[in-house]
Amino acid sequence: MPPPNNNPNPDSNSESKFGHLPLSTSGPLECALKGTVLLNHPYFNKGSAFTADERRAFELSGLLPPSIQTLEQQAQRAYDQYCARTDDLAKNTFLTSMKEQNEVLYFKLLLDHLEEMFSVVYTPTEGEAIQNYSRTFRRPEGVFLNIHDIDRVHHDLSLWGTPEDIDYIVVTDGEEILGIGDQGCGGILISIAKLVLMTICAGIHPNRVLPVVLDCGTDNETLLNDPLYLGLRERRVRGEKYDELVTTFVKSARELFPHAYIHFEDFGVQNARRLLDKWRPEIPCFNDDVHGTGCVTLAAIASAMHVSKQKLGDLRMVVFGAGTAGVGIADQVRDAIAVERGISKEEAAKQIWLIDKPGLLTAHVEGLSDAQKFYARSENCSDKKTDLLGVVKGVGPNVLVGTSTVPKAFTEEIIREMASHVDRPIILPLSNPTKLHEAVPADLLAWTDGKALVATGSPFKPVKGPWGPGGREVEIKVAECNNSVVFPGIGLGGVLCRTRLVTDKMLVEAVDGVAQLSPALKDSTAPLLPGIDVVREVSVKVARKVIQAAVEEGVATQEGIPKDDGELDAWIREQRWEPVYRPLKYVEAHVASRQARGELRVVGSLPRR
Ligand SMILES: NC(=O)C1=CN([C@@H]2O[C@H](COP(=O)(O)OP(=O)(O)OC[C@H]3O[C@@H](n4cnc5c(N)ncnc54)[C@H](O)[C@@H]3O)[C@@H](O)[C@H]2O)C=CC1
Ligand SMILES: CC(=O)C(=O)O
Ligand SMILES: [Mg+2]
Repeated sequence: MPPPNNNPNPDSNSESKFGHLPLSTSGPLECALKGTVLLNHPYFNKGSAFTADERRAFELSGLLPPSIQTLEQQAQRAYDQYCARTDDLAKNTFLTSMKEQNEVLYFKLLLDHLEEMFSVVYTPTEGEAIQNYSRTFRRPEGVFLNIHDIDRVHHDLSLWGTPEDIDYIVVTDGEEILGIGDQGCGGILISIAKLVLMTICAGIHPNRVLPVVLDCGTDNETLLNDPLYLGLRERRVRGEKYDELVTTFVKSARELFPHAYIHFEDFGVQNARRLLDKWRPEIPCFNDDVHGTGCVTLAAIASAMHVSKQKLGDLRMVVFGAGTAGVGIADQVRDAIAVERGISKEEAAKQIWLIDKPGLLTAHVEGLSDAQKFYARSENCSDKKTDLLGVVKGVGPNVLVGTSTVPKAFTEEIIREMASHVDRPIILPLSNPTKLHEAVPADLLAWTDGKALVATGSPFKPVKGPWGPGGREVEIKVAECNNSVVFPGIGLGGVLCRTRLVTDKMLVEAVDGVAQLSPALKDSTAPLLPGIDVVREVSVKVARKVIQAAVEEGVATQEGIPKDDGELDAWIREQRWEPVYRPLKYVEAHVASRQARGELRVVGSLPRR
């Protein structure tokens, strides 16, 4: 259990009506770097925006053209350069290099153009960047730990700061990245991307996070045969040694950074749930594909059922693709049904049908995980009935979720069959990236005469069709049902209250926070979930509800958390990091040990911080 947090941000001088804040982010920044070393440090660098005084104090005068510019002018220039790139991968690469040069400018640019750039720094373009990692690689970012150097894990992590320095860690083993499978060490980019979202969506300080990849080899033949592949060129190591690496990583991270919240991302189906179950009772950790996806999908279903005037208790849900995300969704929905109907989880699970490669999961299917067994149907179905069409015919579901990575699996026949049983079919093709969606919104709406209530894993453009009164053409905006709607707020809440654990109640409250902000609650034709335009407000609300639940459950260790909703919102907002240039104050390296470490990192070529 981490001790209560007293002074986690020694570089802060800010005053607040709330007294000392755990994540204060204003006031002068102490800096021990000068000259080209300073210009090459993405956290301190301001480029042409260094003031005249700073140019003198930090020996920059001869290193910069004389005109002093504002952050806004820099952002305009950067945006013009961004627009000059013709394809999304080139835009993604441009933004990556901007992040390596000047973090404030990078995040300012992203926040100024959030809706336009979200899909470039996240799914689907980030998936493409990950697939090309070893080909487009220029500079390393993040922590690379590998299965053959387990005895170095503690030391290599210790280079990244003092116990007070890190709030949030995203770790992957690269086995099941987005929907594009095993990407080996290129998985580091999903850890980085999720952390970028933590900053833009939730305001987590970009210099207080750690992206990590655990390189255990890869089973991806393309990578194994690629002479430029940067990771361990061998098949994945599994079993005891794999567990030893993960355990060493988690224990070292907790020992070195006792306040850090650990976010597991894109582990393979054999490990994701198993590791979560192992660590969740002990440390503040979260698996985004299980919890994040479960929470956002339940919020989408709740808002769709509001539109279709049904209750969660009426739900009959078929999940196609019973892997990490599919079972995570089933669990979240099952628990909510159990609470709403006052029944056991076993009873609630009877309203959910899981389908995987063998068809409907029944007690007769061999090799099911414990999590899948919970949903195994006892009936002995004939082969015919257990495929997706057969199950839809037999069950008449009102909710159909796709987490299978099988494109076009939701065929016209299946969707028309579903629509013949229910008035407003709720259809959520969630597989990423875009090309793996089980169906596209335009088809789903066309096949159901505009009746389907749809949300998708990656962003889609609005769909137009003759579904208004009297056949009038209407435009339907489709919500993005991606864990990115919810994990930033959950993480922000967990970090700010320095939670010891991430409890079920905290997740339930997070779902409620998102669902309450669904545009469809006020307008039945509006998207099922709040969009990217309001994501920062969603994160504040989710964080507030998560913190309140943590306090209620006795797992919050931060002192001085306001009780009143409004005060708590203000407390959360005040601690968000914003992309603004803070004045730099020079300090001798030996005087400021924290900055001395910053310098050491630069000298040692570590790219971040
Ligand atoms: N929208 C969102 O927020 C999220 C979307 N996802 C997406 O969901 C998909 C699955 O991700 P994970 O659950 O992490 O992967 P996973 O590998 O754990 O699960 C995929 C499951 O689909 C099953 N499957 C494959 N082919 C099938 C077929 N022909 N018929 C039935 N089942 C089949 C696999 O056996 C496996 O159990 C990915 O595309 C991922 O990008 C995952 C997490 C969040
Ligand atoms: C969104 C996400 O986490 C995934 O597709 O894996
Ligand atoms: Mg994921």
